[in-house]
Amino acid sequence: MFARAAVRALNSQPRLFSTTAARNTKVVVLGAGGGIGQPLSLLLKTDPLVTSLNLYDIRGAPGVAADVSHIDTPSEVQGFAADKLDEALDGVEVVVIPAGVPRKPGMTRDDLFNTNASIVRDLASAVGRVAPTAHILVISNPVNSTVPIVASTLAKAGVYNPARVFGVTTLDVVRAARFTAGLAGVHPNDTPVPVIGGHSGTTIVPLLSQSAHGKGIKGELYDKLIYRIQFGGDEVVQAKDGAGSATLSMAYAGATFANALFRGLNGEKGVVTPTFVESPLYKDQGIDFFSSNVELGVNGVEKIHPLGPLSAEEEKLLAACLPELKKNIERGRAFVESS
Ligand SMILES: NC(=O)C1=CN([C@@H]2O[C@H](COP(=O)(O)OP(=O)(O)OC[C@H]3O[C@@H](n4cnc5c(N)ncnc54)[C@H](O)[C@@H]3O)[C@@H](O)[C@H]2O)C=CC1
Ligand SMILES: O=C([O-])CC(=O)C(=O)O
Repeated sequence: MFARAAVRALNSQPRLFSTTAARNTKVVVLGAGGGIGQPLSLLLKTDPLVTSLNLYDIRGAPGVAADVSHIDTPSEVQGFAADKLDEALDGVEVVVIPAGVPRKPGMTRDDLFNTNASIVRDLASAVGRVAPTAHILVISNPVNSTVPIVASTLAKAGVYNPARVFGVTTLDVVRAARFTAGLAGVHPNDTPVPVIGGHSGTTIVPLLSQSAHGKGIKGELYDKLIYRIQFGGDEVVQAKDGAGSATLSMAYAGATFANALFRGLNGEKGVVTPTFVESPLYKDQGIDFFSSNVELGVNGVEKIHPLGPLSAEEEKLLAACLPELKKNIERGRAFVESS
């Protein structure tokens, strides 16, 4: 069904579904009935590295599970109703969280905080209790705050391991490759662009200078491309006109990141992709979470790569990113502290 690319080297564009060997992975999707949850569950059902797929939502998951379970791949699918969260989490190794409300036109991701913070905190608390060693992939927005919420919630429960909590920023990487390829007239596979920082507006920092086809894009074209990558989410929110935000491209991005993690857990070497994790890169400025190229391995985060050389424009983008990111992280932390 999907092109299976060879093992990817550093800085190459991650693809659905690169794999080298079979492995048993038990996965749960929390929020599986939603706009992202449904197509993401479909894609995970077709991932050869997933053997068991649990689908949970406060509404609709058993129906989605019955539907997806008919797909003729080997994995076993089970649906769980609202009161069956602990059962859904039992024995899972990877937890993917797209639960929460999406934006409407005129809203920022930060405007989702009041609703999504408690949803994510409560789900993280259940993961900490039932599946404390699971890897957690956070999709729910605002990612810049929900990842610190998950980390602080697990820390409060005494089970936080920074190597196992990931904010999924892959959609920024997917957009950067797609938009750059369009401008350069080449295949997106040949235009990987590292995207660092966070996942909202100006906290999204694409490093076009590190992309073979991106580095030649200058002037007004450069400014427009950066804006489009940073505000790609708004483009979809406006086009959907009140019906939500990116779901299908996000499901693709979520499944792509999940597959990269499964491959790392499987012992594959050289699986490197940007993700928002606890990071030493800007800790000296009080910024504990940051997205950058991360090598994924048997323990989750294996190595956080240095950023590499930045252009003068990228230094400016980063300077605009850091204070906003710091504020978003602090908001997430403070929420758990006061809970
Ligand atoms: N990280 C990223 O790049 C992206 C993140 N998102 C975010 O993903 C989230 C979900 O978006 P959509 O799927 O479009 O929204 P949606 O409203 O279609 O689906 C959300 C689902 O979460 C469920 N849910 C709510 N509370 C829950 C709980 N306590 N436990 C389990 N399930 C619960 C709902 O019943 C619903 O089925 C939003 O916060 C959105 O902003 C969206 C696109 C990209
Ligand atoms: O824009 C939104 O609200 C959803 C999202 O995170 C994205 O599409 O990147």
